[in-house]
Amino acid sequence: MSLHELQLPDYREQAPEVSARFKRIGARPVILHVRDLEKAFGKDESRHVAFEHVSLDIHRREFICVVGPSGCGKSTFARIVAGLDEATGGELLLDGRPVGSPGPDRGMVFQGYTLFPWLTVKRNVMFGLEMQGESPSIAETEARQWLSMVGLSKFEEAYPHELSGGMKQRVAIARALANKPRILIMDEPFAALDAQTRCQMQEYLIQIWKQVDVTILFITHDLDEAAYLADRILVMGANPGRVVEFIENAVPRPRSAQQFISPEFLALKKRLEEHIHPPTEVPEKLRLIKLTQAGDEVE
Ligand SMILES: Nc1ncnc2c1ncn2[C@@H]1O[C@H](COP(=O)(O)OP(=O)(O)OP(=O)(O)O)[C@@H](O)[C@H]1O
Repeated sequence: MSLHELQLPDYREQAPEVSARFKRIGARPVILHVRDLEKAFGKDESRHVAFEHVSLDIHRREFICVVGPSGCGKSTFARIVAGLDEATGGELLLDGRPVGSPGPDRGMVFQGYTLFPWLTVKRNVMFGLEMQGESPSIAETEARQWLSMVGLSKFEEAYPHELSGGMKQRVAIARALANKPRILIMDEPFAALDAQTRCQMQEYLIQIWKQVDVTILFITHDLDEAAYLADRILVMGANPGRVVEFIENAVPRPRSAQQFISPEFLALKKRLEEHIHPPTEVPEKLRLIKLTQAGDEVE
């Protein structure tokens, strides 16, 4: 039986502790304010709208996942928040101020490993702190604290090529957080990892997020990942890119892999599937297309 056929509760139904949590989140200050944001590439006939009319508010210490079909503008949106690209319309405020070029108030972790290969793990984490003018001794102490938080104290003096993919991403997270950003932007950070490492990384990220006052904007293709991690899930549609729904995740915290078969989880997953992979109409019986004239009768 497919998810679409299962009888499940309404994905918006929330247990009292879940709605109480959303009330608390909603009462926190807005960190990222997005109004009618638009991004178009090219000009005149070659103008192509990546997304338009994107409006949302993200509250302090919220964990937001963004999902949507390929080409709906998820990465472009992340790049604009990071300051790597500019919107062509609308308003984008971080802590009430217009977002400019990349700064320490925004941490970034991407799918591709972006560590400096010639620096040790510790020096990679110290790098941003030293760039901000921190003394080497303070930068070193702080880098050690962050590496301890991501469980990599033993690898301080290792070089990136000596680490597994998951370890590299943990260093990237430590490096991004060391700058004490207001928002951590993660664009498919675990997409290149094998399934088991990916699950471990999701668990690590939740543990880190519990201990750090940071808001997370996390782009993913993986609906299970979004349902496991997010407070709210921003669902985008394509052609042109736009917001189709901003869903409050009713799966209670703390979360565990056992919840992957809970009614709340499946109801949310079904809703996400309906948006992203709507059931296609397939004729009941397809005519067999013969690719050979051999004449052998097949079912
Ligand atoms: N530098 C660019 N120049 C022109 N068009 C671009 C550029 N970057 C992105 N686009 C277009 O903008 C749209 C959104 O792209 P984007 O990569 O943000 O989508 P996405 O949702 O992240 O896709 P995917 O899930 O495949 O990574 C696409 O149509 C893409 O072709």
